[in-house]
Amino acid sequence: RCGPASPLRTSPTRSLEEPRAQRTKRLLSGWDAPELSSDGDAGGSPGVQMPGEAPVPPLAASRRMPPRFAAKLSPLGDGSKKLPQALIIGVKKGGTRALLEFLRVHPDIRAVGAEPHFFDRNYEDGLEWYR
Ligand SMILES: Nc1ncnc2c1ncn2[C@@H]1O[C@H](COP(=O)(O)OS(=O)(=O)O)[C@@H](OP(=O)(O)O)[C@H]1O
Repeated sequence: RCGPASPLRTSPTRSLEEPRAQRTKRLLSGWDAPELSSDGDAGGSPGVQMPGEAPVPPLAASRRMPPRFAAKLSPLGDGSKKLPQALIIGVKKGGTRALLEFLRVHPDIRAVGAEPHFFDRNYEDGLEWYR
């Protein structure tokens, strides 16, 4: 169920030392939500840049985003074309939504809001669709 995951943007040392609320605030600071056009494509927004890191290219320059993901932009750099770092796979009524919600509480985890259905509905469109 996890969508295009973002790279973790915390240094291991800093993550361990920082209080959770402070770390969340730092991760979210400076994020400007991209403006979306009517077809769900993000355009013209500046990329996200954390201190000491290379700038993330604007979304429009990096890809055309499937509409279902367009409103689920992460403050941690969805402009990158990273594939997910984890997938939740399960049968219907297996409790996968509960697992996703538990994981989503963690400030370093970003996940898509809707089930991407890549493997059963969109597989033919390839990894470019997934990203
Ligand atoms: N920890 C735990 N223990 C027991 N049952 C649990 C647990 N977590 C989730 N649930 C129940 O799992 C049902 C939802 O599963 P899914 O999220 O996989 O549903 S779905 O198929 O994606 O719609 C849903 O069941 P129903 O309420 O009968 O629909 C949840 O109540």
